[in-house]
Amino acid sequence: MSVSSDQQVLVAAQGTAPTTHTQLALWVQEVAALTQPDSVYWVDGSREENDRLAAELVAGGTFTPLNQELFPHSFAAFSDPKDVARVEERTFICSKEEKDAGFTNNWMDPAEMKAILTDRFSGSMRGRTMYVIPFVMGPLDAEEPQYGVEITDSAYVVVSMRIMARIGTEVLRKMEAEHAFFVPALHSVGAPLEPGQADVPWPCNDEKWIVHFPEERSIWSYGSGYGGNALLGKKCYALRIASVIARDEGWLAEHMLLLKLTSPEGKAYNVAAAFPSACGKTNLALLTPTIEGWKAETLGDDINWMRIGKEGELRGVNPEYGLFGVAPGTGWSTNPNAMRAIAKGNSVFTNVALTDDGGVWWEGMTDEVPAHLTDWQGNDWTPESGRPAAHPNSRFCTPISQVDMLAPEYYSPDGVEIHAILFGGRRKTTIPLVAEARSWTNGIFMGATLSSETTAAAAGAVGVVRRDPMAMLPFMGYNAGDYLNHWDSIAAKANPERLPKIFLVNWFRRTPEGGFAWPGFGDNSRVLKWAIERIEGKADAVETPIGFVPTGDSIDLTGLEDFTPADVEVAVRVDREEWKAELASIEEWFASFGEALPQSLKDELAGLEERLGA
Ligand SMILES: Nc1nc2c(ncn2[C@@H]2O[C@H](COP(=O)(O)OP(=O)(O)OP(=O)(O)O)[C@@H](O)[C@H]2O)c(=O)[nH]1
Ligand SMILES: O=C([O-])CC(=O)C(=O)O
Ligand SMILES: [Mn+2]
Repeated sequence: MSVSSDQQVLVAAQGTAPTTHTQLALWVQEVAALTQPDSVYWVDGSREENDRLAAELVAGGTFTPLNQELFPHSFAAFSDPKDVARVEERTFICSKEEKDAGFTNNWMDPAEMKAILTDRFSGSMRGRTMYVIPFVMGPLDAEEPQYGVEITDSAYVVVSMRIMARIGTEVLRKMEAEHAFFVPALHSVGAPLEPGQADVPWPCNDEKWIVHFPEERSIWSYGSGYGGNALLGKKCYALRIASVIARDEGWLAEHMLLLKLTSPEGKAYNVAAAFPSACGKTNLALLTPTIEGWKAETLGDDINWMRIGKEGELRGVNPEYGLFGVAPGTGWSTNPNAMRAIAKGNSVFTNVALTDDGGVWWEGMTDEVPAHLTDWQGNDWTPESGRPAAHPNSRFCTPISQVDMLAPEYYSPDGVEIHAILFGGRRKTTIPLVAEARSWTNGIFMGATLSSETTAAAAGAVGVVRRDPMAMLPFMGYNAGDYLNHWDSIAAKANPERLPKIFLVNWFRRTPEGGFAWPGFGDNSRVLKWAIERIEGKADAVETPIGFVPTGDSIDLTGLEDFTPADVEVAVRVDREEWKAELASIEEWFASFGEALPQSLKDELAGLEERLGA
């Protein structure tokens, strides 16, 4: 885009553009003209600025300061009860052609959508400050830093973005020096204030739009202030838009944690794992192994950008800077590493409960349940209340640097080589604790047919089984058939010797008695040990129609009381009748792709059918 010097002077005269990045200056000016904020503020990312915004949020009632001794520099926020999770039915991929969004995404013609959004954003920031947040996903010293700029009218978003991404002046200066492309990410809570009108603690709009323009690589988000709807670097950019960039450039943007494991012999393995929202990524990423001699280090807990390296190896980088973790179930017994990171402070908690001494609490944080709390909606709460004190999708937002077990390679712009990929979901039945894929392509089949019961991380019914390919169903920025073809094409670019081994896992299987078939959490290290020993060619396995599962005694149960090899066999059982029902559901799922389904996956399905004798 070229710009006349007159325009530049105009931009500078209005004081809205302390930047030499022409496109950015023009975009900011254009958005300010559309949304009509009271003022425009460029976020520098400093601690001082953060403290000032936090103080304003306290004064406005959005933030409740926590007891500094328990949670230094930390705050609790409580959202509008109608704005508590991602809204998938309001999320759109507005590619030029409908077929490029595919059957798994909502679509609207981009021009039509722009007209609607232009109307909604018109005057939407009246009475508010418009914040301009330069950010980069991944290290700033990456070969090609992936820049973005979020414009938002929410100070809560600014404070949260500072935790979740690298933001501020340093990013802006580098972006300017490189005349770099950035993803414009526009956000408004959609609650303009008339002169004299008092604000509410959590402004939002009942009408929500989470919209992506993949060809333009831009994002427009309206009406919600919560999580992935509003912190646009996360799901909107690092998954939906990045998946499109990745398709075009030959890499992968995936919904995966990244974990480094070191064996007692000192050999390091990096494991990437794709689980749907609220299905255990953050917990596995912060794992405390319960087996002697194994060390775990965190690389990432939600998003993994993978490229083929110089030697044909698959390498992964976590583009994020913080954790946005599900609070309930995160506790001193299940996830002490997360608890220690949180206890260092500098965190924002949303929709958790407050303790009487100014701390936070949620279901599962401690074994002992407090006698009295203030619940997430501000009501008195006691254990007899008969309702959860924290919202099921309440979250902690904490800098990843506070994780004691953070791997040094987290900071490496080249990332790490991936040695194993896990695909996992939340299934009460059918899916074994772990199964090793027969081959890379069979592993892609496991990913493509991944299924899970829905959770509170998205608005809508909870507990419904749905197919969630590679845990990306709500995050693919393009046609799902093209997405599977893209996965199918990766092997051709890689050194076949260096391709990771793929495993299907399920921590959530139930026994016929109804309890969890596997203790989970830190004990998942036992499953990871088996997977690594399979890579090393050491552990035993039984071949089943769906892949190789552990023999009862090939999983290390040392120190695990009351759990026997017979229990392992229950957890890994592949039941033919259950799998015949599963097969029917997979066939139905694959049929929805029509001709777009890669031949390799059709062949995999036929192979499974044959092995099941179906
Ligand atoms: N039974 C059992 N529950 C688990 C296990 N791992 C995690 N959970 C529970 O699953 C819920 C979600 O776990 P997280 O680790 O936060 O899930 P996530 O995949 O990071 O979720 P998002 O951040 O929404 O993407 C929490 O309530 C956990 O306590 C496990 O191994 N076994
Ligand atoms: O995006 C969010 O709001 C939270 C999250 O990590 C998910 O839902 O997977
Ligand atoms: Mn998580």
